[in-house]
Parts: sequence; structure tokens; C-alpha cells
Amino acid sequence: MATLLLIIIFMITFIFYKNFDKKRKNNYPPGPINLPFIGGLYKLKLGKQHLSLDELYQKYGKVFSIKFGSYDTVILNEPDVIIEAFHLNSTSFMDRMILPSFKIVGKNQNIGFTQTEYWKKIRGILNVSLTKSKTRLLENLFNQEYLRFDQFIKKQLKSKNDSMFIRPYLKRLSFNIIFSYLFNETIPYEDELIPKDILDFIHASEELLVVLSQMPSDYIKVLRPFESHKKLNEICDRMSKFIKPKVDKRVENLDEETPKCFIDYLILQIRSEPSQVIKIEAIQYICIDLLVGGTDSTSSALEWMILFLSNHDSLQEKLYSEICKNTIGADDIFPKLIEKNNYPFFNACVKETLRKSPPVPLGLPHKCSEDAEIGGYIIPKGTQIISNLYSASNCEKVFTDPHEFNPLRFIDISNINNNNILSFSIGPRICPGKNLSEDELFSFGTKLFKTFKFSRPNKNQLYDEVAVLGITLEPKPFITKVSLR
Ligand code: HEM
Repeated sequence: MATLLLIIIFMITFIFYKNFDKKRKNNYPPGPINLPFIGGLYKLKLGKQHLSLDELYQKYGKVFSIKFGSYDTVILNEPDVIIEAFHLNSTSFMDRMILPSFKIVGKNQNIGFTQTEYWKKIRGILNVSLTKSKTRLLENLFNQEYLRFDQFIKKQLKSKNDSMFIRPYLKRLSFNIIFSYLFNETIPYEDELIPKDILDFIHASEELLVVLSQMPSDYIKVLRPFESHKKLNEICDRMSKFIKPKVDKRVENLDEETPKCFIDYLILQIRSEPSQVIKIEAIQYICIDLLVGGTDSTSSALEWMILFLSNHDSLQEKLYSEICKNTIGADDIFPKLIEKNNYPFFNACVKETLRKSPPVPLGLPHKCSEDAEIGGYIIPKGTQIISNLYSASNCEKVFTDPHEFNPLRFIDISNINNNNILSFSIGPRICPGKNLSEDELFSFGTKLFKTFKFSRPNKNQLYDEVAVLGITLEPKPFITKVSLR
């Protein structure tokens, strides 16, 4: 028995090194030793995967390889190689790596977890619907939602509750934008007033991201026979139970002449699509894409901005002066989206926040659809590609003192690397919510910092700026002291 075991171990090791050597000779990118079954996953620390990959980047360079379980994976770590792959060679790199759990979530019908012709069609429909609905709805929607948020925070301040964990309220603000954008509905800020079915949907969407990020059988194929996906299926059912009736209602009551929300535009766009490849049924999966993709990412950026500007009080004052200078008059005059260019310092703060703490630090996995060459290395067809946006935007070759929060780096026009911010990725697969999210950050950020001052309860202690990878790249939970300007 022991001999048999030894022979098996020897054979596995032999096959593994044979493959390893063959690839190296073919100019495959370098990387750490991969073990049988788990590959190089032992190198990634849970909750700190971005930091583990950053360490490997420092050791192996801007293009390195590692196996995620059975999947050959290449990690791109600097802006130039990400641009080279996703933008300059986009036809070879636009496909998504579809893992087993992605199929359960997207049912081969959503945006994030589909590819080739279906994805091109659905992404086209999404882009048109976003543009058509956006111009009519956005600014009003932001103003109304901010007002509700503002009233809630002021109520907290009146009840002498000026030190708060602001994350849940920022999440609700961001959720409400997508929710009303999709369905013309919003939820209250008070926990006890939120209807149970919506609360359950929110919890399910948070659980979804956690479960997806911790699904070993996605990569380790030998575990698949033992994986029932019970939890994932249950989460998807809970989400669908909430979304589907809402979509059905909009389909039934649609007034084609006066579409009222994004879903109405989406229905019209799908109906007008001559090939009829996309079915109305796909709308519920698109909604889940947008609600899940659009809530925590944007709220995490706002939360980071509050944290950084509380650690850098003088920058917060500079920001406040810029907003006041541009909105002289009444207290309740707020910047409009078309005036964005009048706020160079504010825009620089947003860019710097997204640079230093990209909310989706490792993007979503792509797949190389044909043999290609990136950064001088050969990447074989079928390889999984991860864009390490965290390392790319904290890269010393591109940004001086990258770990310092310094918005001024984006004001200095002599800095030729100003545009290398890839937090939303790049190429055809670029985040479709980029414009919406940037508008949201401008609209809410300027209003928030005009109305409130954020500070640290303990003046002698700075907030920890090291990020943890939870649902998004989040700060460690912190209490902020809020006062009225
Ligand atoms: C600060 C906010 C946000 C950041 C940093 C962010 C970042 C990203 C990144 C890095 C990707 C992966 C792109 C790739 O595969 O190369 C992505 C994809 C995606 N994002 Fe966002 N996102 C944000 C907000 C939003 C919003 C507001 C929405 C919805 C309205 C959204 C919906 C999506 C969807 C549906 C995808 C999948 C796209 C596809 O596969 O074609 N995101 N996002």
C-alpha cells in the first residue's frame, strides 16, 4: 500500500514538473511553485489576496503565472501590460473565465458571467439602455436620494449621535440609486423600517459575493464531486424571489410611450433586437448584476474618501473651500453634474481614492481565447487572466510614493501618468457602471463634504489605511465623527 502511494506521488510530481518545464521553455511567465491539485493557491491569504499577489509581483515581475487549483493563470500587475492585453489585444482577452458557480448565478444569461456573441449582444443592449435612461433620470435621482440621506444623518446628529459607523448608510445610499434607477423604488435608512423582503435581498447579495470569493471547488476540480452548491443555489433563489416579480410587473404594466425607469428602457431595447437572442427572462439576472456590482463598489469608494480626508484634515478643508467657492449663495446650492470640470481638486480626490484603494482590486477573471503575447511572454489559449488592479494602481514605477494619499498628483499636469487609473478596468469589458458611478461619486461627494465635516474621534490616532478584501476592498470598520458645517 505504501509503495503504491509512493508511486502515485512520484507520478503526480513527474507530470507536474514535466508540464512546468515545457511551459517555461515556451516563454511562459515565471511564477511560484505549484502544488498538485491546489496549484499556487497556498500562496494567497484569505482577505489579503491582493497583498499576497502584490508580494508575488514584487518577486516575479509585472507578468507572472500561478495555478489557481487546476487553472493556469497569468496575473497582470502594471498598467502597461493590462492595457496591452485588455485594450490593445482586446479580441484575445475579452472573454470571461466562466467558473461553475458563475453559471449558477448568471444562468448563462447575465452580463458579468457570459461571453462571446451572447455577451456582445447583451452588453450592447445594456449600454444603449443605460445611455437612454441616464440622460433623463440621473441628476434628479441623485438630488432626491441625497436629501433623504441628509435628513437621516441630521436626525442622528439631533439625537446627539454624532459618532457613527457610516458604512451601512453609505451602502443604502448607493443601493437606493441603483434600486430606483432600475425600479423607481427606494428603501428607508432606518433598519427597522426596511421591508423584510428587501432586507433579505440585501443580505443575500452580500452573502453571494462572500460565497463566490470562497468557493474552492471552482478551481480545485477534485473537490467538485463533493460540492452541492446548496448554499449558492439557496442565495440565488432568495434573490430571484425578490427581483422576478418586480420585473414581471414592469413588463406587464409597461407604457411604451413613456418609459419610467431603466428596466422599461431595457424591455423596449430587448423587444427591438432583431435576432431575439436575448430573452425578457434575462432581465432579472441583469438586475442582480447591477444591484450587486453597483452597490458596495461605489459606497466603498465614498467610505474610503471619508477615511482619507479625515486623516488629512487640511485636504478636507481645501476641498470644502473649492465647493463653497463654486456654490456661493444659499447653503442648499449644490454642484450640478455639468459643472464637474469646475471642481479639479474634488475630481483629483476621487481619482486618488480609487487609485489607492480600488474597490474591485482583482477585477473579474478573463480568459485568453487564443495564443497571445503580452509583456514579451507567451500566454496559451485558455489561460485565466487576472488584472491585479491593486498593484497596478499602487505601482512605484508609475506613481511616486504610491501608498501616500496625495490627490495633488492628479492636479500636476506635468505628470504624464495621470490617466493610468484602471480601477474600472479597460477595454470592451470595462465596468459598464463607470459613468454612473463617477457621477454618483461627484454628486454625493460634493454634497456630503459641503454639508458635513468628518473627523476622527481620537485626534491623536490616524485611521488605519490598510485595506481588507471583504465584499469589496474595504477599510477596517471605523467610527467617524460627523458635524454640521
Ligand atoms: C466605484 C465603483 C465601481 C468600480 C470600481 C467597479 C469596477 C469594476 C471592475 C474592475 C469590473 C471588471 C471589469 C473586467 O472584467 O475587466 C467591473 C465589472 C462590472 N461592473 Fe463595475 N465597478 C463599479 C461600479 C459599478 C456600478 C455602479 C455598476 C452598475 C450600475 C457596475 C456593474 C458592473 C457589471 C455589470 C460588470 C460586469 C461587466 C461585464 O462583464 O461586461 N459596476 N466593475
